[in-house]
Amino acid sequence: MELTALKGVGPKRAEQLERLGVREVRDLWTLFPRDYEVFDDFTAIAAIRESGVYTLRARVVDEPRTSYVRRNFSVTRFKIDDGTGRISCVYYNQPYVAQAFHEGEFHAFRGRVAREFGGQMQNPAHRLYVEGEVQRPLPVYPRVQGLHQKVVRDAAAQALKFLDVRDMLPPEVREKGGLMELADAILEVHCPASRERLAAAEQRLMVEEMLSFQLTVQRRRVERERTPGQVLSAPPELKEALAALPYELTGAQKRVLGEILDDLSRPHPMARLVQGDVGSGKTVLAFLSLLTAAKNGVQGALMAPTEILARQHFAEAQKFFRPFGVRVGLILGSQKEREKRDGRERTELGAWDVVIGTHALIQGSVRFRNLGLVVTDEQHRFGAQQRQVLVDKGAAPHVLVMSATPIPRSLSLILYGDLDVSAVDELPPGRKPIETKRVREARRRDLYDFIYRRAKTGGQAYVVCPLVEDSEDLDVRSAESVYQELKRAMKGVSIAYLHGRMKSGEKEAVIERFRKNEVQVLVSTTVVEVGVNVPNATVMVIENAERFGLAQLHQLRGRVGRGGEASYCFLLEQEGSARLDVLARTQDGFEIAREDLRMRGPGEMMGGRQSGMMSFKTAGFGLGLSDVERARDLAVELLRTRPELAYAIPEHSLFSFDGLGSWAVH
Ligand SMILES: Nc1ncnc2c1ncn2[C@@H]1O[C@H](COP(=O)(O)OP(=O)(O)OP(=O)(O)O)[C@@H](O)[C@H]1O
Repeated sequence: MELTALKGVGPKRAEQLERLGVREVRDLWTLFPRDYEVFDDFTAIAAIRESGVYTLRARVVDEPRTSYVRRNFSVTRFKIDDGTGRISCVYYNQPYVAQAFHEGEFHAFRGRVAREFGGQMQNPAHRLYVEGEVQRPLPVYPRVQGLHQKVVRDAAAQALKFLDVRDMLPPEVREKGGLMELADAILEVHCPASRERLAAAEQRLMVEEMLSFQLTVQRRRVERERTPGQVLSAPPELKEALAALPYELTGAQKRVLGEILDDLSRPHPMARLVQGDVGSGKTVLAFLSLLTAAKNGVQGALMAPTEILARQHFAEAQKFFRPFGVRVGLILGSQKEREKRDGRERTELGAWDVVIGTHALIQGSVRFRNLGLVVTDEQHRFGAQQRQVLVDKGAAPHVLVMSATPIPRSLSLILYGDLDVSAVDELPPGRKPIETKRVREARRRDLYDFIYRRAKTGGQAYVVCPLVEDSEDLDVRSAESVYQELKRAMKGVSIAYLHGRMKSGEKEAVIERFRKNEVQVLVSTTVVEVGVNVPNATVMVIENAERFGLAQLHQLRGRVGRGGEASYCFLLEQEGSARLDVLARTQDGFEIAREDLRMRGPGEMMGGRQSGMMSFKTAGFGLGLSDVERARDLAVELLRTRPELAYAIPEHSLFSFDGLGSWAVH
């Protein structure tokens, strides 16, 4: 049903709602409130001593009056009294609120009271108060510019009248687990009767979403295990390649390589996720796998998330594969048309055995002669769909996913249920620990001196900032302004500036100069995060470190400590943030991830934007790991007893994970 079928929703509002992911009426059922205005816990006006947010129950004692201070600035004001005291209520730039209040009416108000203006309540949320009636919490939906809460609330309320969902849980399972009916749960989250009912509804919806996800994931696994694949056996060249490496593989690398080779030798496609800590040496595992594919006569593809990284892999791959007569090619979006055409031809004819590239590889025009192994080097799971496109270019190829973001095993079992997971949880020997320090703003000068002295003696440093340009957010230092400041502060040191909006070729040129040590200090936004490998760089400075997630900080820090020299990481803080101590304490990415999970709960890690991972709509409910695990267990159990459910998902499910794609069956 189309959104415009709802009262009060025209084409413009439909478009605004679409920005919240709402395309049709049923999508409103799962547009969950991000908060609730709760009108209980009333405070007596006379008891307000300090500024803060309060809920009041009071009578309006005069008619609201609106005055225009400037053309675009109005103030609407009236007084309220609750029998213990009297204060003013003011609304800025909302002249229409005047119609909502009349002298003598009782209302509930919730908002900030500021002592400094003689105690007035500013822009409070409000509701007519009727004695004896339970005050239900009002939902607050995610915001979109220009779209009033009231419009979203009305639209959601109307949409709920058409609510029609089938409960996937059989009644006996639901009862055993003490879970609410699905339809009730949806009504309840949009309009909760009480906190207890809300909590139960959230629990039920999360179970439902996890269930849909797990059923999709498990179905994929079952399909894959039925799909015939190409048997690739370890070639003799593998031994030679290992012997030619300037180092010996770590125990963890050997174990994971064994797991990969074992998968490749089976008659079903591999689907393995290799999680490795920063610098744990995943690239060589990818190369060894690609060598195995090439020597079995099938092509391999390696897809990297950025051009910088694709080029870096390509340069290393050329050296690695040359002795074995394996031909390596590169396909990038920024290449000249002729070069690209040439690359596509070679790929299609099989003149290249290993093709490295970015998402340019997944374009329709890129065809392989016989793609047998797909390796994707991705930050997070966001690449699932793109990965699938590449997989579909082969006949059930083997798939290896490399991730540099360790996530705790408990969570990876849940999120990557369709992949087998290997962990490269050991660093090559001889790596020196990176000395990590939190630094307050007052010590900035000392820090600059430190970098300056290092740069003068051949050292190199990264300075990473959260934003490109100055913004309204005065507490955040932009890369642009830090760059200007460093240039002034460090005469005679070559400083360069790198940001995401630069063209690919420009970025590459800057990185290349940094690689060659023509540039000593590289100021950048987080574009350096993924996989840049410049072993001579030994200092990492992170501005506004409190703005980054722990996993991201760990990634950034991993850009140093890649050579034999002692390395340093300085976390500059505008606001002190104790969680940064974890980084100072340990360098083990898996431990940091566990700590992150403990501190933030799984919600944020599963919530999309923060993590870049796929996003769960119920992630915002902030439920604990045990809730997530319980939901997963329920799904596994259900699938065991009612396997047909896996195929019932797409039509009936409230949540859909179709984007995950499915394994091609040939
Ligand atoms: N077993 C080993 N012993 C010594 N050095 C190694 C070993 N394995 C890999 N290396 C080296 O360690 C460095 C980091 O390896 P690589 O770039 O593969 O890390 P990574 O796991 O991809 O990390 P990141 O995700 O941070 O990019 C490379 O210079 C590589 O040559």
